[in-house]
Amino acid sequence: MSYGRIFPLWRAAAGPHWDAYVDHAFVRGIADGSLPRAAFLHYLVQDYLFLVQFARAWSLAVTKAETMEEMRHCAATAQALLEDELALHRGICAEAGIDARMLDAAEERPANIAYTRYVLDAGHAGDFAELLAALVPCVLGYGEIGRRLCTERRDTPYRDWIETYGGADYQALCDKVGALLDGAVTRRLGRVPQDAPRWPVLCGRFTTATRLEAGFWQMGLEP
Ligand SMILES: Cc1ncc(CN)c(N)n1
Repeated sequence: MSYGRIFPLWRAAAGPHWDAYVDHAFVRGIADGSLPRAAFLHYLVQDYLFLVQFARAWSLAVTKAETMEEMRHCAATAQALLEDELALHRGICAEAGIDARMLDAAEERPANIAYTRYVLDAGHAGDFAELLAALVPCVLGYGEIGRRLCTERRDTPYRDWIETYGGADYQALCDKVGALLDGAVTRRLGRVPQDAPRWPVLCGRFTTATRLEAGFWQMGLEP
C-alpha cells in the first residue's frame, strides 16, 4: 500500500530526506520505548500547536479547491485533525497533568513555526497542488511510520501513539488523502504530470516539507 500514485513519486524525488524523516532517532525511540517521557511530552505539546496550524492550512486548501469533492476532502481532513488526532494529544497530556489551558498557552518552538508557516505560505503563494505538496508529507509520513511500527509489535510505552497512526481510522484518512492528491495533480498537470513544467516545483515543496518534518523530530529530542 502506497497511498496512491503521486505520493510514491514525490517520496522517491525527496531521496534520503524521506528516510531521515520516517526513520529518525525519535521514531526509533518511540518504537523501542527508549525515548525519554519528557522528550515525548515536549514533542506532544509542540505537536498540539502544530496540528492547530495544520488545521488552518487544510482550511486554506478548502478556499483553494476547484471542485466540491476537493472542498469536502479538505474540510473533512481539517475536522479529523481537530477532533480525532488532537484527542490523542489531549488525552496523554491530561494524564501527565498538562491541561487544555496549558496546551493553548505553550510557546511554539522555532522549528514548529518554520514548518507550519512554510506550509501556510506555500498555500498563500501557490495554488491547490502546491499547498497539497507541502501538506502530504505530514499526513502520509505518519501513516507510513504508524503502519510500520504497528507490525513490529515491540514492547513500548508509546503504544497508544503507534496505534493511533497505524490504526484503521488514520490509515483510511491516508488512503483518502492519497486519492485526493492523485485527482488534484492529474486535474492540474495532466495524465503524465512528470512531464509538466510545474512538476519540479511540486517535488520541491514536498521535499522541503519532508526536511522540516525531520527538523520537527530533532526539536523533540531537545526539550
Ligand atoms: C509534525 C507532525 N507531522 C505529522 C503529523 C501527523 N498528522 C503530526 N501529528 N505532526
